[in-house]
Amino acid sequence: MSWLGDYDDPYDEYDETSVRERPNPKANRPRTKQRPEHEDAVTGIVTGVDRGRYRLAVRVGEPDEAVVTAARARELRKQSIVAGDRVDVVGDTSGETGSLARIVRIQPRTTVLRRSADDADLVERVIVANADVMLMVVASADPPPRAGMVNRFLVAAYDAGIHPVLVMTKTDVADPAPFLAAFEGLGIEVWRSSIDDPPVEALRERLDGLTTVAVGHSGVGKSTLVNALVPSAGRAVGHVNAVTGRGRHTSSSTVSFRLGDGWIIDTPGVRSFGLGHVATANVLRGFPDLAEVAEDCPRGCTHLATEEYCELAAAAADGRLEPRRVDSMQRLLGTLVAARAERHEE
Ligand SMILES: Nc1nc2c(ncn2[C@@H]2O[C@H](COP(=O)(O)OP(=O)(O)OP(=O)(O)O)[C@@H](O)[C@H]2O)c(=O)[nH]1
Ligand SMILES: [Zn+2]
Repeated sequence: MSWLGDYDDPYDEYDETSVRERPNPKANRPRTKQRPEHEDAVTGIVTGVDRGRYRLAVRVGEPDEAVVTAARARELRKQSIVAGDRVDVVGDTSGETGSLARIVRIQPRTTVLRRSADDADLVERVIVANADVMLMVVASADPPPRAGMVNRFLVAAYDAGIHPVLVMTKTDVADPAPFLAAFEGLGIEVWRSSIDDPPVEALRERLDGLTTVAVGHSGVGKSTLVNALVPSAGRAVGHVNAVTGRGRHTSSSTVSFRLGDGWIIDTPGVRSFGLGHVATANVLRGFPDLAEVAEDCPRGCTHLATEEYCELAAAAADGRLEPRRVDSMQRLLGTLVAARAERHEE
């Protein structure tokens, strides 16, 4: 039996015969409604995507755990399937060389990390599904840290409902404290890492059982860190090319690795992280104390320092909120407002 045929064909042998016995009178009615559930399906976790083929881990934690290659069923062709997705898969899930399974369902996602290519881009792409933690990897120097970048990661994380964790690398090169001052009020979880002493054991423990997505600008030491956490990952460590200024062997795809009882999903070094799709309220959701106070703001308040009256600013002034917390929030929201302004100029 060959599994290498057209796996987008919904009428292959995995369809129950009842579908064919009663042909659909309305040709344009979605077939999925009439098709019986694939009761023999197993759950797979998408660990990588490559030109229409998906790499899945199936029967995770069981003795017959396997890595399988799969295509998606035709009815799923308009949906994106990304690293971290839980999917139902049928067919040959042995994982043997040359075998091809078929994804028939995408399970509901707990979180969705989206990214528009830039702020003007209305087309948002899902890059990772079901992440619990966003590991923002930022170099203390070389390349110099940029607050705007971290604010963007934070906005994307809060928007997605993913817990952000900041790792400052290269602390052997520079002290990250001055940079971190801008975020102090937000109470963000910060880790420090140096070339000789990355906090490998502590981070493994912290992230155990969770799905973590690692993000960071190219060259910050993200691959170095992922390799330290997952020695078998073999992520290429970049050497900056003197001519192009780009890393030669830098990672170019999104791949998940097992990390204890959880997963770490490494994304390619990003230069931009468009926020064209994000709403202010989604960011505030990450800060319940601030969100509650902001409920009394005038309608449409941006909560920026430029507002004539903002309840957050008032609360900072009369001691209900910590001034540096409101300050940091204004900076965070400033990033978003600037991103949206760019988008509307287009
Ligand atoms: N001094 C110092 N150098 C580091 C540290 N971490 C990583 N590096 C170096 O920084 C360079 C870039 O590291 P990578 O791990 O390739 O960076 P990356 O973020 O994965 O970059 P891309 O692969 O382009 O995404 C390498 O030469 C590393 O050896 C650190 O904590 N201290
Ligand atoms: Zn306000």
